[in-house]
Amino acid sequence: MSRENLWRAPRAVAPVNASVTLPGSKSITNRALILAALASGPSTITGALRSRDTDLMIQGLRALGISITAAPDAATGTTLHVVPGPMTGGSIDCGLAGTVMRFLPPVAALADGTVAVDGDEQARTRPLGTILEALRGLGADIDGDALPFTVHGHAGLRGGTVTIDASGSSQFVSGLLLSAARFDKGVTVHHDGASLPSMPHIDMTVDMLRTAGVSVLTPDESGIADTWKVLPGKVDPVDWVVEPDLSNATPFLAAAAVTGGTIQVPLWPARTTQAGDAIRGILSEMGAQVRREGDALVVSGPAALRGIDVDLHDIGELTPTVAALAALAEGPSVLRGIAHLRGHETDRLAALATEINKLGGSVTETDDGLHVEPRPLHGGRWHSYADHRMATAGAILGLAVGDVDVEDVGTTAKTLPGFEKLWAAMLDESGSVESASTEPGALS
Ligand SMILES: O=C(O)C1=C[C@@H](OP(=O)(O)O)[C@@H](O)[C@H](O)C1
Ligand SMILES: C=C(OP(=O)(O)O)C(=O)O
Repeated sequence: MSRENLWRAPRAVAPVNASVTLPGSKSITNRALILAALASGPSTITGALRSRDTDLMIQGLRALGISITAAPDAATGTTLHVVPGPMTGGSIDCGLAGTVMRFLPPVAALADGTVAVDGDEQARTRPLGTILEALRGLGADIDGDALPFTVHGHAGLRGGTVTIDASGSSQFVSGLLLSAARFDKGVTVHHDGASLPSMPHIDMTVDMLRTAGVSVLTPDESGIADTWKVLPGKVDPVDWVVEPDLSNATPFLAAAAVTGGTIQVPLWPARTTQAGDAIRGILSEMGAQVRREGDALVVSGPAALRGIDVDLHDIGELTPTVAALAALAEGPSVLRGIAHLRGHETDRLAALATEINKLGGSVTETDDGLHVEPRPLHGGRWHSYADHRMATAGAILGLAVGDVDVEDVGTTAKTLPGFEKLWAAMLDESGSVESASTEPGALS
């Protein structure tokens, strides 16, 4: 790894106090794009996230013939205008985006033509066969079980009932539900397997489908466990307004937690299905003060963080932030319920254990999580494994430890382009950065 690709994570020499405004949610933006593409008329998406994952979704839908134009919006960043139309064949690049590789194949099955789908080399090992097999069971014509694969779209799909094991990713369920109103028979998806992760993300799918006028029955409503039903029908056009990305807010809130400072995140929604909202409870349990002031969430860090025993099954994408916090806590932590993280951008359990231990930590992988013992940490090189949340976890550790060189910090562009600038702006506003710590590579 060249010296140029290392980013010296700034060390905080004083508590970090700042207000940080986050761009839009990846999960909401990519769901809104799918629903807008399948709608019966034009939609807008205000406050849309522009990042690698959302741009790949935009390009993928454009390749199928959907018109998507972006207009800068002074208040919210970007407004997307989506005009649906007849869909044809094309080529789709999923990059490393779970939402693209699991949400687009059902849309491709509705196109009239051949759709070739590929992604990053590293994406080829992410779980995918489950949704392709499910689509075949619903009438789709698909060659392949992993990236790259080909969908032979026939301008429609029968739909019906399908049983899948979605314990590897909630996105298998979300992907089927998002397109299902456009299947002839809609869909009934039954999950049969070990427990289903990331339930708030499925709730987000259901919520957004309902906003678009789609009829959905959840397990609670139908009385059938682990079963979701979408009725066939129209998808209404919607003027979507995207919430800030609360999972991307977590490293910034962690900056307050690990330095005894105060971070404020404006426009924190009062009600949300975003998994990132759960950071409030986690930070409180670790000893931080968490409160609302107007529309903002405000977190003030304690003198010392407590360890935590937490089941992250529903909120797995917060694990890298929570592991970094745990490594800096004064007591041991147990993070559980997250075996499925081995199929995320990288094997996050292995990556976190390896990288924290390289800095002097004591992290042990378990079958379904991590045990973290407190240890004094030192600087060193932090590998990102092309995982945006590994890079931001390195930034959190670097704040408290110093001399942490994050390799490929640009990988944060997956969901938060310009992360380093936002991080630096937070520290500039606070005046708590150590200027001598900005040159990378001293320990490399
Ligand atoms: O549907 C979504 O937007 C997501 C669902 C979750 O995936 P898994 O269920 O695969 O963990 C989450 O981790 C991912 O970041 C986004
Ligand atoms: C797991 C994640 O992403 P993806 O949507 O690629 O699954 C994540 O962002 O933490």
